[in-house]
Order: sequence, then structure tokens, then C-alpha cells
Amino acid sequence: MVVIGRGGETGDGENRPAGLLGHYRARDGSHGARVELDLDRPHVGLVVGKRGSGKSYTLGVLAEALTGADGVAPVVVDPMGAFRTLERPPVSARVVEPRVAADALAPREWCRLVGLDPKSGPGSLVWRAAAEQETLAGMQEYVDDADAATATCRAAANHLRTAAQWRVFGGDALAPRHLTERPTVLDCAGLGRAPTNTVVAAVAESLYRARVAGALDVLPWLLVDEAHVLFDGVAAPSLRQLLTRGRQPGVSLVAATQRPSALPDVAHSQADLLVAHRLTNRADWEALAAARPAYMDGTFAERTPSEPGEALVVDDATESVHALAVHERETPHGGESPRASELNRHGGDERAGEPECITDGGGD
Ligand SMILES: Nc1ncnc2c1ncn2[C@@H]1O[C@H](COP(=O)(O)OP(=O)(O)OP(=O)(O)O)[C@@H](O)[C@H]1O
Repeated sequence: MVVIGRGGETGDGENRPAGLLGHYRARDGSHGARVELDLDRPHVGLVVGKRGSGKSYTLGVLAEALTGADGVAPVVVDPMGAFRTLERPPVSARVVEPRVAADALAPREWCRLVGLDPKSGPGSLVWRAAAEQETLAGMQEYVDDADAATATCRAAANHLRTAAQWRVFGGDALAPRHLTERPTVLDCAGLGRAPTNTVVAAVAESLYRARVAGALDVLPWLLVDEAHVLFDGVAAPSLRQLLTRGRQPGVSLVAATQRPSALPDVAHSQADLLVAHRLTNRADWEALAAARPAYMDGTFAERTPSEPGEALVVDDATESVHALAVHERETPHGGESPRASELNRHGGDERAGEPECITDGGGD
């Protein structure tokens, strides 16, 4: 058995947590030896591949592995509702509609979020409101009562009203302890790009701060699907922080994307683990190759897997490359596209239960 991500360490490996990622692929398609992933130390991972190549499935396998290990806690950002099935045993994750405290975002991020230039009148008013107030309701009141031109107040109020309509602000429901006491899925299906970015910014920042402050006794793993849309919005600074400094306090980040070429260079240079499913785009191969070291034998174009669930894993810790079949999920995979032929006579399709909503009150 091989443990990916664990290199050059002495000591009793038996006692250190690891999770099953897959098996080596034999030439005849049969399973070879087990390949596990180190869950003892924090990691930065990328899961890449074209549409339908198995990225979400692999994130699900990783969430299941983390659930079975001591001392770690998976927090999954679910942009499409594909991970709701993790609420079933043996994971029994809590699926929540995320709520974010308004003061989890810095004043600068508030301006960016609502699309206002901080140097403009309305932008500077929103900046001051965010600096002074803890809740979105408080910010709205601050803007309404501000000693500023009517047009400035009205423009700022309109932008804050839009943010209020996203229904992601309110209370401290995403407190790090809450997030990590059980495997958690943040159900962002139906949220747009800006509110999803808001959720990821707040969660990434609060997990990081909690670990730095010594307020969390488990090591969180933030798993984000469709990551390219997050490195392009207000979540980007918090994700960059996890990439460059998250391992020190013990926060892991695994980002999945179908467009690795759209990720910033820092994501490629900081990742110590790459799980590459099938990729056919030259720009994507080049983005991976630019950051990948000489121990890669052959090119990504030559070695790209052909079937969903097959992966090329590049491990910086052991400076090795592995061709795997990713392990089968224990919970059902929820990322399947619906097929017309599988709809029932009433036109419905079977969905996982409605997500639980945890708000602690005191919201906006
Ligand atoms: N390890 C695996 N074992 C068995 N089947 C798999 C595995 N990985 C993927 N599949 C199959 O491939 C399909 C596509 O996988 P998945 O939904 O994870 O793709 P994706 O890369 O996330 O696609 P998208 O970019 O559209 O979200 C799954 O529905 C599943 O049937």
C-alpha cells in the first residue's frame, strides 16, 4: 500500500490517519494495490478534469475518507447540490443553507462584492458602514441615516438591498465550531456567483482565523468544487491565504475545477497534490505542466486518463506520479446529469431531501 502526500517521515505510519483514494490501474483494467492519501498533515490539493471526468466524484470520495479519520473535518462547498447525498450514512453530513455574518467580510471586500468603487461616494459610504457595523441590517440603517447627499445614500442603499436579497447574510451560523463538529456540506445551489463567493470568503477566513487563534481542535479540510469561479471574485483573497499560509495553522484546501488554466499560478505552485482526470484542452495541460516538476515522466497530453474515475496523481511529497482508479463512493454520487429516459411518469426525478437551514438567530 502507498500513502500519497506522506514523504520522508519516520515513525509509526499505522497510527497516522490516511484515507483510501483508489487503486493502481493494471493494464487489463483490474485493481492493483491500494493507494491512500495522507490525512495527518494539512495539504493543498487540486482536482482537475474536463466535464464528466470524475472531479465531483473524487471530492466525494475524499469527503468520505475524511469522515472516517480522526482529527480532521471536511467542509464541502457545493455549488450545484451534487454533495447533498453526503447526508446519508456512513457520512451523515449536515447539509446547510449557508449564512454569513456581514462583518466576516472586510470593508474593501464589501465594495467589491456590491460592485462599488471605494473611491466613489456610494462606495466610500458602504466602506464606512461595513467598518462601523456588524450586521447587514445595521449597515443599511447606517446608510439610511448617513449625513451624505441623497443620491449617494440612495445608490449605496440600493446596492446593499441587492446583497440582502441573496439571503446569505445573518448571524453566526457558520461559526467554525459549528462547521467542523460534523462533516458539513454548504449547499450553495441556487446561489449566484457573488453570494457563493461571499460564503467561501467568510468560511475560508473564519476557519483560518480559528486555527490561528487555537480555537479549533480539529484540522479542517475545505473542499471546493467549480473553484475557477471563486478565484475570480471576493473569495479569492481568502483562498489565496489558505493556499500560501493555510498549512501552517492546519487548514487544508482542495479545489476542483474543469479549467485549471483559469486558476492563478499560486494555486498550481502551492498545491502539493494534483489529481488529474481526463483533460483535452492544451491550455490546461500547459498550466499543469508549467508548475509540475521534472519527475513527471512524459507529458500530461500523453498520460491523461481516458475514462471517468481514472486519475493521474502527482505527489510532491514523494516526488512521484501514480495512475489510479479512484475508489467507489460509499454514499450515492449526486452529480449525475438527469436523463429524460430516467424521469418517472409524472416527470419528477428523485432528489435528496431538502437541506437543513441552521440560523442561530440574531441575523440581519
Ligand atoms: N471513481 C469513479 N467510479 C465510478 N464511476 C465514476 C467515478 N468517477 C466518476 N464516475 C462516473 O462519472 C460520472 C461523472 O463524474 P462527475 O460528476 O464526478 O464528473 P465531473 O468531472 O465533476 O463533471 P462536471 O464538471 O460536469 O461537474 C459520474 O456520474 C459517475 O457515473
